[in-house]
Amino acid sequence: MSQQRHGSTPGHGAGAVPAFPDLPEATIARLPEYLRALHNLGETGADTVSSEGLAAAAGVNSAKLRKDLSHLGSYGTRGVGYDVTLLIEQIEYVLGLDQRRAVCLVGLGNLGHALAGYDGFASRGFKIVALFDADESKVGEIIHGLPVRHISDLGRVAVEEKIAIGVIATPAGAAQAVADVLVDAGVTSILNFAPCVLSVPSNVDVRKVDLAIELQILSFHEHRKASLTALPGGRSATTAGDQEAVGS
Ligand SMILES: NC(=O)c1ccc[n+]([C@@H]2O[C@H](COP(=O)([O-])OP(=O)(O)OC[C@H]3O[C@@H](n4cnc5c(N)ncnc54)[C@H](O)[C@@H]3O)[C@@H](O)[C@H]2O)c1
Repeated sequence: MSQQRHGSTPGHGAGAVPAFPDLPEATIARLPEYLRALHNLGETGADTVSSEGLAAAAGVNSAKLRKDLSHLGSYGTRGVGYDVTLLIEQIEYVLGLDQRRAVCLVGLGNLGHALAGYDGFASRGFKIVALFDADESKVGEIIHGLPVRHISDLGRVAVEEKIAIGVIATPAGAAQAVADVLVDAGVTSILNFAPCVLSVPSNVDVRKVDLAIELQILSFHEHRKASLTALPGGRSATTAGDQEAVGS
């Protein structure tokens, strides 16, 4: 996943909460991994976890994890580690997950249908509250309990439902127009699945998901491993090293 970065992290401007940490983008990207690992550990009944244990569960190295968590003011206790519940609370606070965010989905084709039915959003603090499409034949269709509405209703519904995040799953050719509608409706965070770059005002954050790009990056690593194996002495990369290189 990549980010089109505009403007500053919320909370950094004048009048911001002074305690809000200034986090590097790479750290922000790893926090959800730590959170997922912590939830899994919590489900096993663990009260504390060492930095090495959490790093292994999250698939990063422990020095990087300690540095990331130090940005949150979380250093763990020597010989004990990190308190699992406390660290979950800290990360959820920083990611703003202590409030449930309303999400709308635009484009109810193959991908949109799959996303609309994905239970994982709700369990991670996001509720899909509205579905939109431009195709009249889809309007009124019920998908996982929600009606598909016409895109022309987005402005009104965005205000009524307090939509915070818009997900675009339309063809690339329609994505900019959809982004404009979302922005006009006051939505300031967009997750874009369409393979194109969006032009948005500086106060709008855009994250782009493109599985083809991820596959191309993996292809690079396959290529690199093959060329290393072909070297005299047959050097090859480690599995852990590859995971980090791809994920960072
Ligand atoms: N990011 C990824 O990894 C990934 C993976 C698969 C597909 N995609 C992309 O996701 C998008 C959707 O793919 P799909 O296979 O679901 O396509 P699809 O053609 O099945 O569905 C697209 C939907 O968007 C709707 N639409 C078109 N213009 C619109 C507009 N202006 N406003 C609202 N709705 C509009 C169409 O009516 C249709 O229902 C494409 O851009 C595709 O390239 C991305």
